[in-house]
Amino acid sequence: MKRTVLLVGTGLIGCSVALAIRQEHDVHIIGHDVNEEHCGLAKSLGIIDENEVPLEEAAQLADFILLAAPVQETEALLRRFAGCTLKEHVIITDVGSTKSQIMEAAAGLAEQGATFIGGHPMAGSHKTGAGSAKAHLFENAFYILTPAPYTAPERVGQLQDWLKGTKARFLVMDAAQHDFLTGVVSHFPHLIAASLVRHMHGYSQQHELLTGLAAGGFRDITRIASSSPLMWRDIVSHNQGNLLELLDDWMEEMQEVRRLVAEGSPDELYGYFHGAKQFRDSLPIRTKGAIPSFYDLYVDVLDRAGVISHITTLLAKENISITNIRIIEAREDVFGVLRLSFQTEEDRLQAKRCLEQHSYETYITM
Ligand SMILES: NC(=O)C1=CN([C@@H]2O[C@H](COP(=O)(O)OP(=O)(O)OC[C@H]3O[C@@H](n4cnc5c(N)ncnc54)[C@H](O)[C@@H]3O)[C@@H](O)[C@H]2O)C=CC1
Ligand SMILES: O=C(O)C(=O)Cc1ccc(O)cc1
Repeated sequence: MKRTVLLVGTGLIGCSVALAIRQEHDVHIIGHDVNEEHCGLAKSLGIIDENEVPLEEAAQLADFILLAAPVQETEALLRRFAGCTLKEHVIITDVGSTKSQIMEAAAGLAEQGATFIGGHPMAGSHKTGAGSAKAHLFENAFYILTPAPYTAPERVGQLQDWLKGTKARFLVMDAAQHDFLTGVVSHFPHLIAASLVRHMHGYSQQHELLTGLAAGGFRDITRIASSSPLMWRDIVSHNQGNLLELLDDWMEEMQEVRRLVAEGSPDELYGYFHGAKQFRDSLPIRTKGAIPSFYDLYVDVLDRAGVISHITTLLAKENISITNIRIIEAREDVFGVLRLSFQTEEDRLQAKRCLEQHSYETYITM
């Protein structure tokens, strides 16, 4: 029997999750967005089925509610839902990048017997909107769930069942731990990326060549600074405490960097970079998460259209059969990532050698 899903916030993340839900469940999806054009686009793309049901009415009809607006808006929406009569078995979740304040805002819902479980799919893009949504956006990515301490484990299981089409890897933790960990790996780096861009911008006023010169590595390390300022404004204000501590640590780190530059020995400088390289190289590369995909090989590709036939021809010449081929959502501006799957480890290694001989950069995930 068709079940009803309410999607609030028909942007990149909400629509991607909605597409993944549709892959596994027979659902009628009602979309709602403060911006009618956004909702209209999601409808015309077939991501949602309806976009004109008033919010409170849709909430009452829903078996599953997914909140996918910026985090401050999600807080307000949760308070609004606390006044609605909801189905007894409904599960409400969100996709926000922060969790503590959202869990607090959901307390009112719990008081009326509804189940809210915080959610955060840990993958995305600097793009926004339904037009960039993809059912496989979260494949192999971590998807953090933050149930309240009193939420029954079966309800968490039901939520995972709703979200199984994402093919994400679920992790359950409390909201405070979530906000600390994502503060370190996501929110704080965003502050640094934005400040690096602004730093360079300042110099570019006097040195017009700078912007052209910044086209390579600088673009790579600052890619995330192109994400939605509104989304990040809200994330930073929600995770202020952790970010202030991280900034204090960072200032100390920069003092040490300054000392190294001013008076560090060559060995000390080498050690600084070497330590960073060793740790960075040990991180899983180019995976969205950590689920091993058997015999997959990732290849950086510059020109997606022409390059695929080149790669398949090279492998065919060596009699290496590919069982699956897929372009993964590019996480950089310039490169795409091609995922090739093989039947055996030998095939994968042979393909890796072959492609590297032809100057392709390849990666095997951890
Ligand atoms: N963009 C990313 O890479 C990731 C974002 N997130 C989280 O996902 C959420 C949504 O972000 P995106 O989909 O990237 O943004 P988006 O800009 O593509 O979509 C957000 C949508 O929410 C709508 N909206 C704003 N206020 C609303 C309200 N009060 N009621 C209904 N709709 C409202 C907007 O009009 C827009 O269509 C944010 O909370 C963000 O923290 C989580 C993981 C990754
Ligand atoms: O674009 C990227 O690399 C991201 O890291 C996107 C992203 C943004 C916000 C999140 O809460 C999670 C992921």
